[in-house]
Amino acid sequence: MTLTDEPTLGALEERARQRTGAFGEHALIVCDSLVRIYQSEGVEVQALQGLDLLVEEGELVAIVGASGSGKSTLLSVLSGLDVPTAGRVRVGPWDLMSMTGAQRVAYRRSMVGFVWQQTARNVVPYLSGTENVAFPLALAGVRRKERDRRAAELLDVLGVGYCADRRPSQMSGGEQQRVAIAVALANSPQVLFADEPTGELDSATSHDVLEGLRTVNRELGTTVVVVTHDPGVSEHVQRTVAIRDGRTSSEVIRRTQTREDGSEHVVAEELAVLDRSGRVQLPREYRDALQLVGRVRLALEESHVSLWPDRPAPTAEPARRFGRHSAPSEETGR
Ligand SMILES: Nc1ncnc2c1ncn2[C@@H]1O[C@H](COP(=O)(O)OP(=O)(O)OP(=O)(O)O)[C@@H](O)[C@H]1O
Repeated sequence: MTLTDEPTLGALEERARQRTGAFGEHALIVCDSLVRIYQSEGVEVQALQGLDLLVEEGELVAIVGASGSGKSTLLSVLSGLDVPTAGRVRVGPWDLMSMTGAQRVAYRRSMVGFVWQQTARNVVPYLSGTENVAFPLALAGVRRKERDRRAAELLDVLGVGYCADRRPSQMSGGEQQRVAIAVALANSPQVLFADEPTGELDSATSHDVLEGLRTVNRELGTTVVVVTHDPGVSEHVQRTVAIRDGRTSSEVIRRTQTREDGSEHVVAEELAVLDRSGRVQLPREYRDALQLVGRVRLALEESHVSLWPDRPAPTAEPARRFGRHSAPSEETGR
């Protein structure tokens, strides 16, 4: 390459700007390097540490992670209740960083629906199933006949049509949560957020609620993001995103594959997430097994990248070694 082929600084800057603009351009939900810092009694807690997440329209995504990993913080941001400290967050046409108070109310009424862990927060105790679903429609000015039609339709989709005339106290926890999903969908939001919707339920009832979310996604086309501790969730969704230390760390993708004899089977594959800065979180068991602490060696091979402890390197000479640029063990970012 001659000197004249070198891109100018201006050209490099322009390229970087274009790349930023393109991130998640076609996604319905875009979280770009989200940071949320809480100040509590003079102590700083970084709940989100540069989190990247894209959700396409029509997806059903579960977000899992240990307690304190940042799941609820992320959901508060996406539901318009909280504003991140830095980064970019967009849901459909709504830029959640710069919305006014009035826009925030409109966003929460028209674009998104919510199901919370506590059933009492989702349904009104003295209203029947039908009345609960019809309530947000009445607030939106929908006429009685249409309200009842829509309530009956949604309760049927969720498999709880028989709860139409029952009050929440006459329903099981799982039935209440499925009615709650119907309530959240009354105003036809594009996205449904569910925060630990099975947190107070046993495993059999949890199954019904997660299947309810799946039915809504498949039959109504609603994009669903569910935050959960429930280990059984990945069986019900196509994509499970794990959050660790305020960042997306790995994803399990489930695909249906067809065998040679034409029969179908589901294959689940776990992938590490490489974020926009080139960071990958190494699972603790990998770090422990090879005692990866502090610095590691990286090498670019023909088809993959090798990583090993900052001790004498393996005998085979890799194609291109980065040992001189040792990276921190938590993140292989460069
Ligand atoms: N209002 C707040 N003030 C100070 N720190 C907070 C606040 N909210 C959350 N945090 C801290 O931010 C981090 C992430 O919390 P968050 O509630 O998002 O985690 P989580 O993954 O939802 O946990 P859990 O599964 O237990 O609900 C934690 O360390 C938590 O203590």
